[in-house]
Amino acid sequence: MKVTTTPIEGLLIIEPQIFPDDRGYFYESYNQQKYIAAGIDVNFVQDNQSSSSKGTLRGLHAQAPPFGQGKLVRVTQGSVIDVAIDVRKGSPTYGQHFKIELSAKNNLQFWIPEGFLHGFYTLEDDSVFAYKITNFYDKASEIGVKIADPALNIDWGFPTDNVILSAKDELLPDFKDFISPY
Ligand SMILES: Cc1cn([C@H]2C[C@H](O)[C@@H](COP(=O)(O)OP(=O)(O)O[C@H]3O[C@H](C)C(=O)[C@H](O)[C@H]3O)O2)c(=O)[nH]c1=O
Repeated sequence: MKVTTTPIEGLLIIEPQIFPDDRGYFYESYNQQKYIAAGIDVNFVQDNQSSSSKGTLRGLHAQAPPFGQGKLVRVTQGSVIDVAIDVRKGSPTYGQHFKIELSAKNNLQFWIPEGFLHGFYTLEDDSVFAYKITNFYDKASEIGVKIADPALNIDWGFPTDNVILSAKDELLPDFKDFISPY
């Protein structure tokens, strides 16, 4: 497997080793020993999965400490543009983001440590998003920011005025009003 750093410290891109054969393919989607060696030395306690139609925006979300979550995310069907925003107080890249296309075709995984807001936009119908997290869901600890906030300078590559958003995400604050707990 190949692990690549990003311009934002802590964010990692993992490209698993694929074993194709005349039946199809095989790859290890997680291996504790290999991921610890790659610097992802965490204890995953929960796996999540969501499916979304094309043009859906989920996020930008996080959980406040002590329920902060590291996330190892991937797409098992379809494709998404995935975004992580650094909200670690004192970080030289505070407020900056990194975006990456994750798809069932590229098999890429994206490691997002605690201290980041996370969200994604789906490029195809029935895009399935599967991820491992390092802390249990705690509804009371949920925090977030309006994913299409222009102040985040995220070039989504599409107009953000006609996307599918949950009622909860519609009500998220702008980034200027966000106070990071990290
Ligand atoms: C996250 C979560 C949700 N739920 C329940 C709560 C709601 O009844 C329902 C949908 O939850 P929500 O609308 O928060 O789902 P997403 O908008 O996909 O939220 C996720 O979206 C972004 C991309 C993230 O990074 C987070 O993992 C997470 O916040 O599932 C659970 O039961 N357990 C959970 O861990």
